Amino acid sequence: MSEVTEGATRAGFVALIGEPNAGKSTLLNRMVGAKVSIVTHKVQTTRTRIRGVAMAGQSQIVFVDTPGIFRPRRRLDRSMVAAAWGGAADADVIVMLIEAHRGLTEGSQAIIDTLRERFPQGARIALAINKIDRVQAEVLLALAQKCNEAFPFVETFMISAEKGYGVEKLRDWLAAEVPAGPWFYPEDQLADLPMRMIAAEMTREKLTLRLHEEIPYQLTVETINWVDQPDGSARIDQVVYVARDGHKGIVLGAKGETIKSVGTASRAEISEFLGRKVHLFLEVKVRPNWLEEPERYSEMGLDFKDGNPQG
Ligand SMILES: Nc1nc2c(ncn2[C@@H]2O[C@H](COP(=O)(O)OP(=O)(O)OP(=O)(O)O)[C@@H](O)[C@H]2O)c(=O)[nH]1
Repeated sequence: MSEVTEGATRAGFVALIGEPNAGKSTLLNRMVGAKVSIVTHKVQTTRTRIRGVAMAGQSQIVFVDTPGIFRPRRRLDRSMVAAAWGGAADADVIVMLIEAHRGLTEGSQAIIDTLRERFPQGARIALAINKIDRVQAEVLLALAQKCNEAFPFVETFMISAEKGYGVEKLRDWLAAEVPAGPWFYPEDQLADLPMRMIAAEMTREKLTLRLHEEIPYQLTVETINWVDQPDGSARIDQVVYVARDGHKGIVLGAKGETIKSVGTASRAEISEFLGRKVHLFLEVKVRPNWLEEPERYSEMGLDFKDGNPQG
């Protein structure tokens, strides 16, 4: 299947999709484990699109957010759906969850219809029938067959995210399925990753508040350095990336006042979150084509072409 020699690393993005309540968060938490889970209340209410990172052998599996894929009934819902599908379109592997006891519902069928539209060549999409603890085995087999008639899933897993049944098998499959390549996050940063991202998200939030959407979608913040000091404080260096030269001036503000007040507000919030003193250093850099760069995946936010999904 691959030309990779033993011991080579793999890394890729995985999107968990499914109706609300299908068990996506439960599954994510089980695969990622508390240590590198970044599912916090704070982050969930923002645009952060990375939900967590799981290590399995030599593979790094980065879970991207799909905040509830469902049929847009109201106009307001459309941006949420777009965001969800954006995550899915950029993923290397998609896992669709359905609930064993509910079967192939109208909602799941609608997701399958969209999958067929968006991924006509049947990309790497697997099916995970979740909550198998709630049904009899015969029901499961019939359901698996029905789903596979509806869509050519590359693989079908029977799992219970809550009890842990089948989860390891799914994770190992994902680990083998993500492309060969270097990890997106160095292993020694993995434990810190949630905090690095939360801190970056806090700064991005302050920027958004102060800039009043003057620079929509094209701004990311990355924590590039985090050093715990002997006195218990933390030194945090962040870079604010903007897409155009003209944006740099806006972010800096007259005499650097905007970035200064952003830094002050963000430092206070990070410090409160951590419960210790923080020294925050912000730098603004122009990176014209970051939206198109593959390396953008390693950034916070994971925006897709002005927020529109591709695929
Ligand atoms: N019996 C059973 N319940 C489960 C299982 N997995 C998840 N649940 C329950 O299903 C409910 C929904 O799970 P979530 O993980 O929040 O579902 P979700 O897909 O993330 O939901 P949204 O965030 O609304 O999209 C919770 O009450 C879970 O405890 C399972 O394997 N078996």
